[in-house]
Amino acid sequence: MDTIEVTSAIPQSSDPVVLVIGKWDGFHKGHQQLVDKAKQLASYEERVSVLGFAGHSRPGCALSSYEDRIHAFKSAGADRYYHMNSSENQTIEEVIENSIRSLNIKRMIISEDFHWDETDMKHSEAVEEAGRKNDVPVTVLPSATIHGLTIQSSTIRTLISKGHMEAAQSMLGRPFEITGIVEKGEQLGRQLGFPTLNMGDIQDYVELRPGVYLGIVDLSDDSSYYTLVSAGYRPTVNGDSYKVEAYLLDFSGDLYGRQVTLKFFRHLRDEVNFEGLDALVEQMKMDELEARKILGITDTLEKEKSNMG
Ligand SMILES: Cc1cc2nc3c(=O)[nH]c(=O)nc-3n(C[C@H](O)[C@H](O)[C@H](O)COP(=O)(O)O)c2cc1C
Ligand SMILES: Nc1ncnc2c1ncn2[C@@H]1O[C@H](COP(=O)(O)OP(=O)(O)O)[C@@H](O)[C@H]1O
Repeated sequence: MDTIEVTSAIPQSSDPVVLVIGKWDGFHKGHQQLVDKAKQLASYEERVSVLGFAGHSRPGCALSSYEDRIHAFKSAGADRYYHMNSSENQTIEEVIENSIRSLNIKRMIISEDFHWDETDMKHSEAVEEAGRKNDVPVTVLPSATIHGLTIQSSTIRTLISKGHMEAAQSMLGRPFEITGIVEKGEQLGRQLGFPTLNMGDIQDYVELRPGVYLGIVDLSDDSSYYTLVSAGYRPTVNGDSYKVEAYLLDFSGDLYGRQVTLKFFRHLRDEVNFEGLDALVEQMKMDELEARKILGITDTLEKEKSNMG
């Protein structure tokens, strides 16, 4: 898949394309349906191109990074991604007119609940109108729903900020995940018997409800480990900022500087301000027991050891 960074005008291209338009934060099930529809409607010679925009979600509130998006489009089978870097001061009408001038668009696809800005306007109608004026057919897909609820990035952000990870997962079609680089912390974790990798470079992602989560960590060498995650402010150790840390079960090794992806399955409990480190450690041990019970790995290691012996 090609990625084209658009700083001013979209570069001219005569390739026939089906253009899918969206904001794409999180690439949830509704987004997947849009790209699937484009693939279904594109004829053999037409390419599926995705148009997306930077700067439309508030910093620190995103479900996905730029790299996550590219990865999602690639997996979904898109041929090209146009990433518009400076569209904030344009109207959706201008964006569409410019795209039609630069590209050989055979069809446009958009969700009925596409919102260009914070207003309640149905901007899919503006895209339909631009299509009519320029003889480009427009397919407007009804919003995807679950349990009667519209699947929207803003709803998923709210679910995550309240710790409803299973509901978020049902809308995303996969667990919520963040990718970052392991950075150094105060190195207290190992003294407590619970080393925790600290996720760096995650400032763009939405903050989770402060608490302890069950998840999985994918390491950059393709191995994965179940993990307990602490996301929050660590009041017990007078933490001063939001941090995401992961204690990998049954793992030892040096992960500093490595890129890792953390997938969140379930919120286990809220963050507590313990009176001291002993109480924190006691609770961490209980968290680990609970995690092992949920995962069914209470005695896996013991069994493996006895098999080897
Ligand atoms: C399973 C688990 C549960 C945790 N629960 C809490 C908590 O309830 N309250 C809190 O202040 N910190 C909690 N933490 C964060 C610890 O305070 C933090 O991991 C510890 O200070 C070590 O930090 P370091 O990795 O920077 O050395 C938890 C961490 C883990 C791994
Ligand atoms: N089971 C494990 N889970 C997480 N990190 C581990 C584990 N075993 C070893 N480590 C290593 O230890 C580091 C975390 O130890 P910790 O004492 O909490 O230091 P820091 O405060 O710098 O994160 C991780 O970054 C990783 O390199």
